[in-house]
Amino acid sequence: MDEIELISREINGALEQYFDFPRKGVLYEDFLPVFRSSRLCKGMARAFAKHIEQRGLKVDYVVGLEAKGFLIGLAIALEIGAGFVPVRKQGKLPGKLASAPYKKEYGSDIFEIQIDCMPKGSNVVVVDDVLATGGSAGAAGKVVEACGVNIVEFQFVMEIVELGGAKVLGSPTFSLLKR
Ligand SMILES: O=P(O)(O)OC[C@H]1O[C@H](OP(=O)(O)OP(=O)(O)O)[C@H](O)[C@@H]1O
Ligand SMILES: Nc1ncnc2[nH]cnc12
Repeated sequence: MDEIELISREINGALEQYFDFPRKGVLYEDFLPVFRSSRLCKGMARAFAKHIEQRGLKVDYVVGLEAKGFLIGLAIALEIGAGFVPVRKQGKLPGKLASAPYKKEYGSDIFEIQIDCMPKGSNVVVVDDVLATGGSAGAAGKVVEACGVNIVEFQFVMEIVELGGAKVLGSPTFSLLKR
């Protein structure tokens, strides 16, 4: 078993499931136990770095989605020596912004980014904990592209395959785990 598969299995074992949270009918995957383990966090960042190396991706910036995507994205950015850029929920960022509304598995919101935060033509990966319907990542993709940069890949710790998110995204996707 390779390093990526090994850490994926360990992360899978650490996630905790909650039925009917935050809405009836949702099986919620709680990632917080992963963040409580420095070994799992380091292993997770190394697994993404290894994947990036294996695919030969050149990455100038890691874009992380609020909130858990900040934690995962910054860990990856530190591991690969790239910068980190946040996509935030509406009303948190100052300056000139790009915005996009979205619906996710259990709610809706608006994502924003500081539009001049990366040099045009930069290569970025967009990172989050979960890909479910793809609503969140799709909106993040729109605001990131409004910055004039290239999304080389969307990257997730877990993909909930039956919700079809990978089909709505316009760039390749990679997930450490599939449910
Ligand atoms: O593919 P989708 O259906 O759009 O769902 C995926 C999104 O749902 C969660 O967002 P949430 O706002 O709950 O995350 P947070 O707790 O990290 O803020 C998760 O972190 C993803 O961003
Ligand atoms: N089922 C789920 N568990 C955790 N995060 C999610 N984001 C969207 N759907 C989710």
